[in-house]
Amino acid sequence: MSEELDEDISAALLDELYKVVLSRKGDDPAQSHTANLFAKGIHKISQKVGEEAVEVVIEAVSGPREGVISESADLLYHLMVLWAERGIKPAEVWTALEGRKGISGIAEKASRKVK
Ligand SMILES: N=c1c2ncn([C@@H]3O[C@H](COP(=O)(O)OP(=O)(O)OP(=O)(O)O)[C@@H](O)[C@H]3O)c2ncn1[C@@H]1O[C@H](COP(=O)(O)O)[C@@H](O)[C@H]1O
Repeated sequence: MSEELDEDISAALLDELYKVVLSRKGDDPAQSHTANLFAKGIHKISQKVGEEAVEVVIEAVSGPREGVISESADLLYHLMVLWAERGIKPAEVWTALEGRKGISGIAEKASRKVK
């Protein structure tokens, strides 16, 4: 698989996940983990992001490679919920990354795709 294709899939997948997360706002908390998080509010969502970040760190220093991957996926999902709760679009984060020294065309391309 080429690096180009990898980038396309990553951007599309994160965009899709964000859309699914947003679509859960106002849904029945009993039917959806995401809706349950929204119902609990920003403090609970932020707590979950913190917990998942710690779990990534724990796996990074003492767990298997697969653990780091799995906990990273949990962290990204919960971060998307946090962005959605605070009204932040992924494209705004890509733009912030794009503006940093040393980041070139890749972030710019991903940002254009998710707008
Ligand atoms: N990517 C995820 C995802 N990653 C992790 N999780 C859930 O996040 C939870 C994290 O585990 P925890 O033990 O920390 O959760 P918990 O016991 O509920 O947390 P506490 O209240 O005890 O703190 C698990 O229940 C996981 O199933 C996710 N839940 C949903 N998604 C995505 O969101 C979409 C919509 O999901 P629903 O909102 O459930 O329909 C799904 O199709 C997925 O794409």
